[in-house]
Amino acid sequence: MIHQWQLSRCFNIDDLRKLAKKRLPASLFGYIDGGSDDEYTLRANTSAFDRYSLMQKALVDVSEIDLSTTVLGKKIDWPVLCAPTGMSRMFHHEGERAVAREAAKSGTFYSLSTLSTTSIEDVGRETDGPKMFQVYVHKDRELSREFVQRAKSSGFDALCLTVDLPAHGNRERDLRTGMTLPPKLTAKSVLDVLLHPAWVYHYLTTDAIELANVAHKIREGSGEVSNLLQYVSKQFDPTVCWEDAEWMKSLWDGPFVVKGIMSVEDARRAVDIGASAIVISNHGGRQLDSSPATIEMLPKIADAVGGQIELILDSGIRRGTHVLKALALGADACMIGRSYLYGLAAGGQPGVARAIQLLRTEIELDMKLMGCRQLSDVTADCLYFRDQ
Ligand SMILES: Cc1cc2nc3c(=O)[nH]c(=O)nc-3n(C[C@H](O)[C@H](O)[C@H](O)COP(=O)(O)O)c2cc1C
Ligand SMILES: CC(C)CC(=O)C(=O)O
Repeated sequence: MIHQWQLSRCFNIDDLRKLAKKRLPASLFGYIDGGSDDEYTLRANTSAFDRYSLMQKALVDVSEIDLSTTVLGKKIDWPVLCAPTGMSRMFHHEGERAVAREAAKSGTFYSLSTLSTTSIEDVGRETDGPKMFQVYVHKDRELSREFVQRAKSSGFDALCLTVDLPAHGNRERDLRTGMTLPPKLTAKSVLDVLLHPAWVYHYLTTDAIELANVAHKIREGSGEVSNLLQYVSKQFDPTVCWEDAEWMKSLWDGPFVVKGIMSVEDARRAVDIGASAIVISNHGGRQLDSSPATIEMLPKIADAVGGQIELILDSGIRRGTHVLKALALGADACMIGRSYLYGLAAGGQPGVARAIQLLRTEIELDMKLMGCRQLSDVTADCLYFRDQ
């Protein structure tokens, strides 16, 4: 009851972020919220949207607004997908299931991370909505092949290869808080956790939280995990290159997505290997700091490969206007990561529902105010570029 009331007092994603900050131990909030190095790219991702203004067209009948579009062969009800994010059950005990259910309810894609805390099979059973599995290639290639097979058998519609994590970004907030799975016990972290009794209660009374898709390897001892950073450096394969992307695509019959593209050259290579879509992404500013904001790279990439491959943009989206600016610059759809994670941490499934509702309502209202009835009306003419 109190949660519902608090969620109803959240009027935008930033309000959900503030509530999430209260609900979570600092190390977990910092893991969601933080970026790499000086967090320049983290900030730039959102602030770069301010360089574009939206134009309003007067006297258009906007009594009916259609937000639907088709992405990866599926009709979706609004142009925003839920991005893959690791370890969701650490932020709320219902984790991936809660997000997958709400994505399906809102008529969009859910993406499950390799490093999820709910298994591929459980998410497959949980939702009939459109879903994509995201792969990180492990040194153990049989494991990667196994992931693809499991995603196929569990009814996933698309496969997404993330290519911007050849090494773990330097996330100093996590180094300072000692963010680990399971949490590291220090006097500070114990105090932090104790100040969040509701989180502790759920943590202790639900099933063990583990990296569900690789847990069997960890139990066998071949996937040793002491903390995430070490896991990534020991298990992920830094030799992965375009030939491996082709190999990965050859294992999958359906739509194949390359996530983490930030240049025209790489976008062209994704077209060459026959990918269905790219996600223009800098991993939400969590990897290479000083990478440009994704919205800055979109026009060049759209000019070069728009129409040959679907363009999905993520990183920094917190407002409906951000989505509309991306669509006007040539994106086919957007993805959100933190926006729904703040909702999840703030209030579980109802919190995710609130995040989705807020963004979707903003997009619809903004389209009315712009005089756009459908997404195809959102074109470059809707933009005014301010060179600051
Ligand atoms: C807590 C967290 C965990 C993430 N885990 C993954 C992951 O496992 N795989 C992946 O491809 N991207 C991962 N990402 C990146 C997101 O998919 C997405 O690119 C990013 O969140 C977009 O930026 P935004 O959070 O500003 O929307 C993660 C992001 C966050 C915030
Ligand atoms: C364990 C990480 C590699 C998951 C991830 O992609 C992230 O935290 O951004």
